[in-house]
Amino acid sequence: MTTIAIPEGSLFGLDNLPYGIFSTADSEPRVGVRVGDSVLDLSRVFEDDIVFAEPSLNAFMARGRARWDEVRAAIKELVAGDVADEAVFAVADVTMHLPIEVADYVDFYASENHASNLGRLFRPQNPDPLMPNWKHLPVGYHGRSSTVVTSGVDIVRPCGQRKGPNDPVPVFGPSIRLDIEAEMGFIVGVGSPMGSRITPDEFADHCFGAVILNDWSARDIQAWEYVPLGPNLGKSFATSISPWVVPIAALEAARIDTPVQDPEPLPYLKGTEKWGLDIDLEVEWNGHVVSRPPYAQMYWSPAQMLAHTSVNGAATRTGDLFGSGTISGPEKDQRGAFIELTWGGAEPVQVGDETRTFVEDGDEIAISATAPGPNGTRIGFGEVRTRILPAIGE
Ligand SMILES: O=C(O)/C=C/C(=O)CC(=O)CC(=O)O
Ligand SMILES: [Ca+2]
Ligand SMILES: [Mg+2]
Repeated sequence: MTTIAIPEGSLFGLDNLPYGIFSTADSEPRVGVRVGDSVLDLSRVFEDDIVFAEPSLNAFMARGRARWDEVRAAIKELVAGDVADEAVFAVADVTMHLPIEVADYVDFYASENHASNLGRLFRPQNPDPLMPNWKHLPVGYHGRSSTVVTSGVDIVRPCGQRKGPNDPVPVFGPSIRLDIEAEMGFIVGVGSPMGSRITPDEFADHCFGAVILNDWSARDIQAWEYVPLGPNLGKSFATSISPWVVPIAALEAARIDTPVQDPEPLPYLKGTEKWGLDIDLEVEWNGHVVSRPPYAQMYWSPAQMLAHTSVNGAATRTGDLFGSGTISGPEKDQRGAFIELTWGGAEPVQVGDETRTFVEDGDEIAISATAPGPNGTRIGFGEVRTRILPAIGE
C-alpha cells in the first residue's frame, strides 16, 4: 500500500481532482484522476464500476451528477488513506489521451474584447465592430468533432483557398496566417432530449467539467470562405484540448458574476446562479509567455451558452463540447489570438530572440490555466501543448 504525496502548493490537490484517460507502455487507456504529481487508476480502485475501464470518460459522465459527486467524495476519502501500489502512477510515466469521445462541437464568441477586435480587423467598413445580434445572444458556429485532439498531438499546417486583396483570383496552398485561439471548453456529461431545453440554472446537472481549448484558425482561409455562413475549413482542421477535465464541482471558488449584460438578455438566457468563472490563462509561444487572457472578462457565461444551444429544442448529448470563444481582455497582452496580438500581422511580437506575426512551422504553442480553489489555494487545468508541422507535400 502507498500514500499519495501531494506537494505543498500543488495545483492538483484534493480540491481539484481532474479526470483523464491514461495508459502506460504495457496497458490500455482507462480512467484516472490526477492527485498531485500522481495518477490514481480508477479502474483499479473502483473495480466494480465498469465505466472506469473505458477508453473515454463518456460512460462515467453519462451516469450523472449524483454519481459524479459520489465518486469525487470517495476519491477524497481513498486518497486520505493508503491505496494499492499498483493503482498509482507518476504523471511523468503515463501517456494521456483525448479524454472524451466528442459528440457535437460548437464554438462560441463570448469575449466582447475579442469580438470587437475581430470585427475591426475583418469588417473595418462597419461603424460598429460588434454585429447587432452580439449582445442579444451568444453567437456560435458548429465545428468538426472528428478533428478535436489532445495535448501533444502535432498539427499539420492546413492547405486551402485564400484570396488576398491583391489576388485577382483565389490561390491554393498552405495557410500563411495560421493562428491560435485561447479558449475554455465545456463538456456535456448528461444530455437533453430533442424537444426539451436546459435552463442556465440547470447547468451543473448537465455540464461535467472544463478543459483548455485551442481553436486553431487559418485566418487567410477563414477570411475568404466565411461569408455568409461562418467559419468552416479555416477552423475544422484541428482543435486541441487539454487532457485533464476539471470537474465543475472543483470550480466553486472560481464562480463570479459575468460583466454587466446590457441590454438585459431575454428570459431564457437569465439564471439566478453565477456562472462567470475567474480562470487565468497563459499563452506560451516557443517557451515565451506572450499573453495572459482573463476568463473573468467573458460577456456570456457557459451556462448561457448551453441554454442557448438547447432553446430551439435541439438535443444535447454526452460528450458534446462547446468552446467559450477566444478569451481576450482589454489589454494588449491579454489577447487570446495572434491576429489580435499582432493586429492582423501589422505589429509583430517579440518571441524570445525572434519576432512573429502568425505561427511558423516547428513553433510550439502551450496554453495553461489556473483558477482559485478554496481558502486562497489555486487549482490547475494543466496545459494543451501543440507543435506545428509543415503542410503536406512541402
Ligand atoms: O468575427 C469573425 O468573423 C470571426 C471570428 C472568429 O474567428 C472567432 C471564433 O472562432 C470564435 C471565437 O473563438 O471567439
Ligand atoms: Ca474560436
Ligand atoms: Mg477548430
